[in-house]
Amino acid sequence: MRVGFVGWRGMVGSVLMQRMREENDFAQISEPVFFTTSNVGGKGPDIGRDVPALKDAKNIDDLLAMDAIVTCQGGDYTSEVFPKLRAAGWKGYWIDAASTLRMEDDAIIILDPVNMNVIKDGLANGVKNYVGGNCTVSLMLMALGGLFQNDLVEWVTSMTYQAASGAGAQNMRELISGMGAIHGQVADKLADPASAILDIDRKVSDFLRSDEYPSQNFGVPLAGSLIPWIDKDLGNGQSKEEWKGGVETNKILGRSANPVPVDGLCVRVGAMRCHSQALTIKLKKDVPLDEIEAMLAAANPWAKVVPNTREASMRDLTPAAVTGTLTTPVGRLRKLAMGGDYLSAFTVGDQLLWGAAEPLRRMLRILIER
Ligand SMILES: NC(=O)C1=CN([C@@H]2O[C@H](COP(=O)(O)OP(=O)(O)OC[C@H]3O[C@@H](n4cnc5c(N)ncnc54)[C@H](OP(=O)(O)O)[C@@H]3O)[C@@H](O)[C@H]2O)C=CC1
Ligand SMILES: N[C@@H](CC(=O)OP(=O)(O)O)C(=O)O
Repeated sequence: MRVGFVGWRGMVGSVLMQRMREENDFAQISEPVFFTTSNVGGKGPDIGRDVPALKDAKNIDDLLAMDAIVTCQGGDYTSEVFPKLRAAGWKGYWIDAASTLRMEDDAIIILDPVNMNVIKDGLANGVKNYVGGNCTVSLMLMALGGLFQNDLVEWVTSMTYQAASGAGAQNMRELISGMGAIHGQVADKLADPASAILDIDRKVSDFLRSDEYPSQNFGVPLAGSLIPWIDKDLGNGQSKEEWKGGVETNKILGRSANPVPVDGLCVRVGAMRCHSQALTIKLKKDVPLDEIEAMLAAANPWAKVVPNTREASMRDLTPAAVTGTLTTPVGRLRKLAMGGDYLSAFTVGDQLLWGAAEPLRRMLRILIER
């Protein structure tokens, strides 16, 4: 199989390459071909064997020769190149991290531990476009898969705590720069145990509101603060990230005709690459908590149930604990005061792994092993 890779050196692409090396995926690909938008003729990534020089990611003739193309290059690239490629008669498989094609009728949103049936139906019906889901949606479904599998969900509301990485590499750098700059403002006072905390706080607050705070990418401070809006303003009070929660969840589950309402507020916080979500779930019936825990744990190998204790939650249910891993722990499970059919949950997941690169890697593997 001749597989073209576009966007492999970006942040999502690098995580994809790392995971493919870890899982020895390249051994299954007879002809991997690497593309670039900036360095034609340059050297491809280290995949443990020689690869041809980098080809031009905008050259339709070169792309036409691929059986499958995996792209992490972003939505602008997809919008520019994909229609031209299809117009030129290309019949290969397009596997994409960008949101551009997600809601198209001829595209499937891939999250195989949750919707392998939808993917298999798509392959059987000749669907050629497979797109990774929004990170927040994919991570929620990895954690709550057991409830959806058992058709227990009447509605879900999610309050998110999304990491800087979702906005891109520059935003991650800006978060750390902000942290460092804040510290720099008060380092001398911190070193003095006798200094007054309200003086420290005042200096930090003044700095957060000043033009010196580094906020070119986010527009406002993230370190020492938060941002209660992610992605575009849809003009109806909802952000695009919040809209995706509903439409993508139902598309992934193959139930857009009979949707489960999913809605909430999406908030950016100062985590590096793990999105967290506090969920309120209205169940269709009052199911005992131990049965719910068993369903969640059985849904897939990555949904680890964390006991609802202070110690376990603080140890296992944080971005610091989860970052860089494939587990999507789910905890803080309890019935709420509203009644036995109201469940709370909290989940954390690495948005560059299950939220971006991993579903693409696994889709390629599904294609290769067909
Ligand atoms: N960030 C995220 O959380 C998620 C992103 N996505 C999708 O993936 C797309 C790519 O995102 P992301 O990986 O964050 O984007 P990046 O900006 O990290 O990479 C995109 C491209 O930028 C080019 N580039 C320019 N300068 C550099 C540099 N210094 N280092 C690396 N690459 C560079 C590379 O193209 P070239 O080699 O051709 O020059 C690269 O493929 C997004 O647009 C989005 O559609 C999807 C889910 C989550
Ligand atoms: N919007 C997400 C990241 C992302 O890339 O989402 P999407 O793949 O839906 O554009 C975030 O900011 O956390």
